[in-house]
Amino acid sequence: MNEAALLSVFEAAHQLALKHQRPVVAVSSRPAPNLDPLVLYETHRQGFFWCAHSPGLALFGLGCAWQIEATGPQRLAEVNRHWFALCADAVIDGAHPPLLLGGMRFDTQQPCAPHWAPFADASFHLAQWLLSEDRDGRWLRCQCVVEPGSDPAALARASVAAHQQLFASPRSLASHPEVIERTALPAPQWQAKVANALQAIDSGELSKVVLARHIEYQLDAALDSGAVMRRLHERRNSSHLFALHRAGSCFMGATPERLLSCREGHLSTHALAGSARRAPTSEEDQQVGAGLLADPKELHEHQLVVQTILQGLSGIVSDLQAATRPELLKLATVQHLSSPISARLVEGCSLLDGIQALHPTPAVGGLPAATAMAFIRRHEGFDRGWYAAPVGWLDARGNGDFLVALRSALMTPLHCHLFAGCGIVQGSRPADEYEETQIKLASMEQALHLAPR
Ligand SMILES: C=C(O[C@H]1C=CC=C(C(=O)O)[C@@H]1O)C(=O)O
Repeated sequence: MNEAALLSVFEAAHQLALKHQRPVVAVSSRPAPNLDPLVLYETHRQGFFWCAHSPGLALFGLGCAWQIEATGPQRLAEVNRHWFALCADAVIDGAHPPLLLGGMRFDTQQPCAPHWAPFADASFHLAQWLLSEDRDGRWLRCQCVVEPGSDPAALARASVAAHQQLFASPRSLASHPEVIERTALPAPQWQAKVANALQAIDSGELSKVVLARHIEYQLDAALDSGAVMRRLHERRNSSHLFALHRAGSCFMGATPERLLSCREGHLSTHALAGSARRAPTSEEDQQVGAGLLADPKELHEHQLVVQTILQGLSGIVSDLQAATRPELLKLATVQHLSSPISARLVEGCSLLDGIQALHPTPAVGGLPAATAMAFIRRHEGFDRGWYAAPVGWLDARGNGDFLVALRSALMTPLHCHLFAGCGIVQGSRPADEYEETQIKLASMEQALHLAPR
């Protein structure tokens, strides 16, 4: 990237910042055919990595040019306001608008566990350097926020210096970490929680609740998040990959669930609930899949999610359409029922309004939503943090994509936390639900290479 070209973009933004007396975003993009988002993430093990399909997009963001954090249940509305105010006078050199990356806590009312402390209620970054790869090729964006008191020349110099960092060689990490201790609620105790949920369902208090498990590994050295992501990428099947770093910790996952994506006002999502294992032979696997498609308990659990997504979106969209029957979504260790849903955003509404309307869907919370959230807070016994919450990106044109952060792990320097849950409805059996969490945990455990000593 050329310092003089950046300087002219930053100077134009500075003029606007002075005129309006507020910060202005500047972005400049160039083709970068020789850079690969996954290779850069493996090298740096920092920032933000993203690899989603349909539509296919990979991102790697390094450095933070601007941070938007917000707390409380209205955090998304605050992020939305802040972002679009920042982008109102954006100076865009090239075809690519500024793009914000981040995520949020599952539940702002749950007290925050110390290991989740670096992950705010909602936390989004404008990466200083952002590499994207999609059907239009690979593009590198330099993103910057210019304030009335900024020195555009100093900002251009700092951006060029940070650009050199992109090409730094990988830091070596200690060899493979050993597990010192694995802590998890024993199966009978977790199954007792499921039995408790079933009682609440029988009494009519709830019709569905998603209960999750938390497994904590204490390690003798840090995990290499780049190598873990490489392994997730090799076996990603129908999963979308993400990794976000905050203060020495990394939250990463390979999730099958998209919460909502928006392209030029067109929204797409799917209801995802109802699960079965993958079988070793294709014949047996087809039988398991056919059984899942015909299982009344799984179909009921799934249908509750379809109906709730349709209701949630109805106030902010037109042309709302859902598949009439679910299809199978096959992952490495598990297969799910999935029903595609599409709609158009109405004028004046944004993608984050859609996220606010949908989160938490009954695929991760339950029904009625508030009762299920209260049940989870009271009975689950750990802080979900960003697990099962939306993570994603949003650009200055209102396009964006958010996933539900399932099949995920939080890596702190000497600990690793894994999460997996399942929907409990009438007819659920505690032992089967436990088994389901085991197969959901398996892909992340395999990628982490965590084996007890
Ligand atoms: C809550 C999780 O999965 C959800 C998504 C798909 C299928 C689910 C199920 O069948 O129970 C869950 O609702 C998880 O993976 O931690």
